[in-house]
Amino acid sequence: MTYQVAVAGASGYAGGEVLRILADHPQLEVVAASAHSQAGESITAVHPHLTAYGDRRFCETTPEALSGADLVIMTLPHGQSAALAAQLPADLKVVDLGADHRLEDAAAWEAYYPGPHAGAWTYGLPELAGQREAIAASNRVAATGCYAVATILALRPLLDAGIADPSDVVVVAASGTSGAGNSPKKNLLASEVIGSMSPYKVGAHQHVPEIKQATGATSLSMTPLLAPMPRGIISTVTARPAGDVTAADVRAALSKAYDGEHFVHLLAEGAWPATASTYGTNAVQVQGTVDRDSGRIIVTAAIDNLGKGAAGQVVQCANLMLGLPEAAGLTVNGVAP
Ligand SMILES: NC(=O)C1=CN([C@@H]2O[C@H](COP(=O)(O)OP(=O)(O)OC[C@H]3O[C@@H](n4cnc5c(N)ncnc54)[C@H](OP(=O)(O)O)[C@@H]3O)[C@@H](O)[C@H]2O)C=CC1
Ligand SMILES: CC(=O)N[C@@H](CCC(=O)OP(=O)(O)O)C(=O)O
Repeated sequence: MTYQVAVAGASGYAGGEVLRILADHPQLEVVAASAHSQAGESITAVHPHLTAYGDRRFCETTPEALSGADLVIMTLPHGQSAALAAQLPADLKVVDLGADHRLEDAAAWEAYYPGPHAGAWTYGLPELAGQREAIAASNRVAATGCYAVATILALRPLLDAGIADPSDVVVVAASGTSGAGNSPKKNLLASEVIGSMSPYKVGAHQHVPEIKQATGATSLSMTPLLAPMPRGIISTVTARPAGDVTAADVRAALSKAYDGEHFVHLLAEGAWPATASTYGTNAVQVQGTVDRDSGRIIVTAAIDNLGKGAAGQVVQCANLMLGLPEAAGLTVNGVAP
């Protein structure tokens, strides 16, 4: 059985990666790929690596263009998906990669995003307890923020196991530049990014409430860094231990959470995650230990921000919503070097 998918915002980085994954998906077919300023443009002119799309062109992002599909994937700027989704038939399945429907708490939304709170949909992270089933039963799923995926998957097992203090969590995470989208931005000029790393949105990143919501952390400091690479996120979480906690306890918590998970891999002892190993995949690498000096728990997770951080997780959710094998069309094997 083949299902038809419409991709809204397909001229962007995340939408382009959705098109790439769907071009080789065994049971999903792209029936509409929409754009905004680039509507009418040929897909391969915008995404020259997507030769499978031949002479197809982007359509306008309208409810009419999307409604004929079995499922709509939205990769639109924050604030654009809620109004569009509200104009789609209620029984049409939608996965939204934007932030519009991730947060349950209106006050948290208003603290970090412009515009009114649109209300929460089912949170699209299948590896969280109970979420796989909830996603499969939902018509509307809010996919996860890119830093949030890596950070939640690193932190949640520690809090579930009761070995970390939820009121003392520190996150330092670096992202490749594609995390900022493909429209020109002053601080993303190659001459300013190449050969340099710097923090941004210091003390005020919009993924903090999302991470707290999904993990139960009560206080969390996060410092994002812009890394001079096109793709990849590496998030290092440290937390005050709740009692005596050993490195073996940390690895046991991660192992309990992820043994049997297809996309999340606890690395062998002593091996640490690398963004390069996740390039082009839906894989997550995790590792943990205890800091020799401070005793704090340390867990690092690496993903491809356009893979498990964006398009990969969206296709994973779409597979679940349509009753397909969860990993259909997705890979855990990257490219190297
Ligand atoms: N990049 C990433 O790693 C991740 C991104 N996300 C989220 O996914 C969404 C897309 O991100 P990304 O692909 O990076 O962004 P891009 O800027 O690369 O792409 C944005 C897309 O939205 C379209 N668009 C722009 N303005 C409007 C508008 N007013 N109405 C309708 N469509 C519009 C653009 O069309 P056109 O080009 O034709 O103008 C383009 O297709 C964002 O919400 C982002 O936060 C989430 C996780 C990770
Ligand atoms: C490098 C860079 O700028 N990254 C973006 C990633 C945001 C993202 O894509 O996720 P959301 O959909 O939750 O906004 C940022 O830090 O805001």
